[in-house]
Amino acid sequence: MYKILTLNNISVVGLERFPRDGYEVASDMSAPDAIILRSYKMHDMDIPGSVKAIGRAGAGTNNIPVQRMSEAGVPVFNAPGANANAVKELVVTGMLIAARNVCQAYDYVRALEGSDEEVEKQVEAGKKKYAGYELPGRTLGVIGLGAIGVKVANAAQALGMRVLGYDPSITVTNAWKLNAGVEQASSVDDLLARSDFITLHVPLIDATRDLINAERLRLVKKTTVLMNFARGGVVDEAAVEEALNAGKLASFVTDFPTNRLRCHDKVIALPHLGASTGEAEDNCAVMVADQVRDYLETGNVRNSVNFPEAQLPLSGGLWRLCIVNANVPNMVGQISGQLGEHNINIVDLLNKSRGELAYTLVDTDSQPPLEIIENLRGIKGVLTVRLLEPKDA
Ligand SMILES: NC(=O)c1ccc[n+]([C@@H]2O[C@H](COP(=O)([O-])OP(=O)(O)OC[C@H]3O[C@@H](n4cnc5c(N)ncnc54)[C@H](O)[C@@H]3O)[C@@H](O)[C@H]2O)c1
Ligand SMILES: O=C(O)CC[C@@H](O)C(=O)O
Repeated sequence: MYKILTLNNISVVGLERFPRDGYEVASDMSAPDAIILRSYKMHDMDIPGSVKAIGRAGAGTNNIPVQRMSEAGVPVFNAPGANANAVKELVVTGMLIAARNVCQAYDYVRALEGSDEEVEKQVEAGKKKYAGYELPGRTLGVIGLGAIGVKVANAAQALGMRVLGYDPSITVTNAWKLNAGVEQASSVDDLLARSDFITLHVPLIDATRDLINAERLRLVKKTTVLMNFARGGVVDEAAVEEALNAGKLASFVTDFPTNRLRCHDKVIALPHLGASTGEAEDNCAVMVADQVRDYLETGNVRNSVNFPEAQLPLSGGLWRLCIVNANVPNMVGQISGQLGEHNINIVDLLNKSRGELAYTLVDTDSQPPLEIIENLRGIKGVLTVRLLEPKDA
């Protein structure tokens, strides 16, 4: 029986991927085998040694101590692209409500008083204050052309906008998905200077912290709308406040409200709603549950942010060793040496690496005795060893 601890509300559709006869799923339990979460901040959490995998039902993993998990030999999975459409739709919403002054107009109407006739008069008299502009012909700058950025860029183009993109590490797959008309900006600064709307779709990592800062905000046009649906830390909010107050930036749409800006007249702040659609929540939960289950039951790795992809079909009747080790010479030699010494035949073997970490799957046609497991654990550089029993044994 595997135990899955949930740290946030996870879509039932996803949790149902864990069959009841093999899994216990709860929001409070001891010694879990895996943890599934959304935005719960795990950095200060005492993570039990029993945890073999962590699944983020979403894209960003900055709330998870990924480096610490790598050092402990624990894969962290996420759900790339599973909520991208939801975020795209909210970004388009953000552009439209900013361009048409929807929030200010909404507040105006709700504050009106008097009879219907008086309200109508105030409506017609007041509306000129909220006149906006249309999107075709305007330029959208997209920083980060991953799962979300590509969808946003293509959607904006379909709305008649000119689109600039910047992503020095764009993948070939994402480059293929991008509409032909999307132009490549030569730098962040180039993109900022030419855009009417700027939207950020990068992960929060050291290189992107305060990506939009005072210096960069000096480059933008005073009519520009800045949108942040990535993470709060990607934007220096003090600098944004200064630019808004000085009339150097038209408005700021953010999914990450803070006390500094959430009530500012030129700010539209939403409660981290980007991925909050039933569809996205289901997609993320299903994707990550399947990946965690696959890892627990077969050792295979799909969509991990710290482990290499590793997929070796598991045939019936075989034992499988799943070994997480340092990416250094002679690891496979030492592993197969141990098995050879005990006359255990290797039927199949896969060794993959990513950065400082390597992962080895070894299938055998007889059961490796406990002594081998202990010896493997004793090899310098080996982080974890799991033995999976044959399913039909
Ligand atoms: N508001 C929300 O609810 C919500 C929902 C989903 C994702 N997010 C955030 O959006 C981020 C992006 O999500 P995604 O699914 O598109 O991820 P992704 O991994 O598919 O794409 C991220 C892209 O950013 C690029 N990038 C990294 N550093 C860059 C830099 N310095 N300059 C330009 N590009 C850079 C990468 O090359 C990659 O193509 C997530 O990490 C998460 O923080 C927010
Ligand atoms: O789980 C959520 O609601 C937010 C997820 C989002 O921030 C992500 O990074 O995928």
